[in-house]
Amino acid sequence: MKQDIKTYNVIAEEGLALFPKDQYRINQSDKPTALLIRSQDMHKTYFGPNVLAIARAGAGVNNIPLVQATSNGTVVFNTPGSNANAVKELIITMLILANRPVIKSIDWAKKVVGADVSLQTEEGKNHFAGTEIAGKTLGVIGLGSVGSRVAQAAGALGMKVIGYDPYISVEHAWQLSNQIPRAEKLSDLLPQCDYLTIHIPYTEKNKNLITAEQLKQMKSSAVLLNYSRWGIVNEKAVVAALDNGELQKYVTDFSSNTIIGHPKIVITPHIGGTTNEAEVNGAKMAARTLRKYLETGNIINSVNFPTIEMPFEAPVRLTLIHQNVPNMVGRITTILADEEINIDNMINRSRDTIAYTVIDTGMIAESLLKKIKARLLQIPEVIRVRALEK
Ligand SMILES: NC(=O)C1=CN([C@@H]2O[C@H](COP(=O)(O)OP(=O)(O)OC[C@H]3O[C@@H](n4cnc5c(N)ncnc54)[C@H](O)[C@@H]3O)[C@@H](O)[C@H]2O)C=CC1
Ligand SMILES: O=C(O)C(=O)COP(=O)(O)O
Repeated sequence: MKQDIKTYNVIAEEGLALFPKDQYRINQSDKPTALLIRSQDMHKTYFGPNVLAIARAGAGVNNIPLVQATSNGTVVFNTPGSNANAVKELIITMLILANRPVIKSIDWAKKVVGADVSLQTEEGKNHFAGTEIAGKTLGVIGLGSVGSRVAQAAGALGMKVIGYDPYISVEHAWQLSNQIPRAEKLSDLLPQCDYLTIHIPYTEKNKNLITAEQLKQMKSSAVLLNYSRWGIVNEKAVVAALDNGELQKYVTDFSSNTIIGHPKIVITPHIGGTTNEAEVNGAKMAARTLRKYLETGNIINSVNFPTIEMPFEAPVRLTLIHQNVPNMVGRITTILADEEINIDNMINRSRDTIAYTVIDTGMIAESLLKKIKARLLQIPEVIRVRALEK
């Protein structure tokens, strides 16, 4: 039977093309097996417990109710790094635009006409003097896929870069040049920055990370960039700091009625990851991750389930999502032993409250498989059982 994938937002065709037509149908059913989305607000979009997986083509997953998904047994994936270069390039652009009136000068140049156009432009250009980013200090909060790339690129352009990420992964730490010092505390970083850019996920903990208290520690000439998420920076505090001359400029990808029209605020319409390359990368990664999970039960790049990669070589694979409580493996294997099923291979991993068990076996007749699934589902802590045949 074909599996139904439902998409939300613009998903690149190159990604959708990775779902073979003889196995998958795209956007043809209201009861999909899996969803492929970008920024769709899943807090406000109904998805039932029958949805096996949600793949977010992109980084941020604050648009997905993760607690609900996890308790339903819905695996949520993202596509780490798929759009990081796109964000990096936009940040470099905005760092330059913040103190170089390029856009105003282009608008002005369009209006300069006449026989003496070159004379007029030469005379008028003095109104469009800017400052350079080389030699200035850039603080980077969050040294993950985006932040580490921004730090490297800004360093290559001659900026003095200081990073701050108490939770940096080993992989990203390796990618960072040892020329880039790291601040121990946010309060050590803030007073040093001419520019401060934020690249962290929106979580309860990161909400209002930058508010009046932090803004007061910054230079009044500093420029603050927020291409992470609305809510990480307290907008009311930013507007007050700008109005009181305590901050020079706020540049963000997230518009809101609190900031629209403010003369010291520059807003782009959430285009950090909006390049052809990033959209294709994200859609392809999401499609591959989804197919891997749906076809083999293996999990990579999940934000709510453990990673499991066990080669699918046996004729039958049982996958069980269950609560992370003692003696689950014992109870599961007792049922299999009771039905005289020999286990070829098995793996069990947990993440917070949830656990995932994958069991490979020899051939099992259809009727017995049905019976085993039903028995496994009778264990109260078991949320979902799938039987995959090779
Ligand atoms: N404007 C746009 O279109 C885009 C926005 N984003 C946003 O940027 C965020 C980061 O993206 P990636 O770099 O790809 O994610 P990532 O997961 O690779 O990196 C996030 C980094 O932030 C660090 N971190 C978390 N909390 C922190 C804190 N309080 N202080 C300092 N560091 C902290 C983590 O340790 C991690 O290294 C996403 O979660 C998303 O919200 C990402 C891509 C596009
Ligand atoms: O990847 C992210 O976190 C982004 O913010 C990009 O969002 P988008 O896929 O462009 O709606």
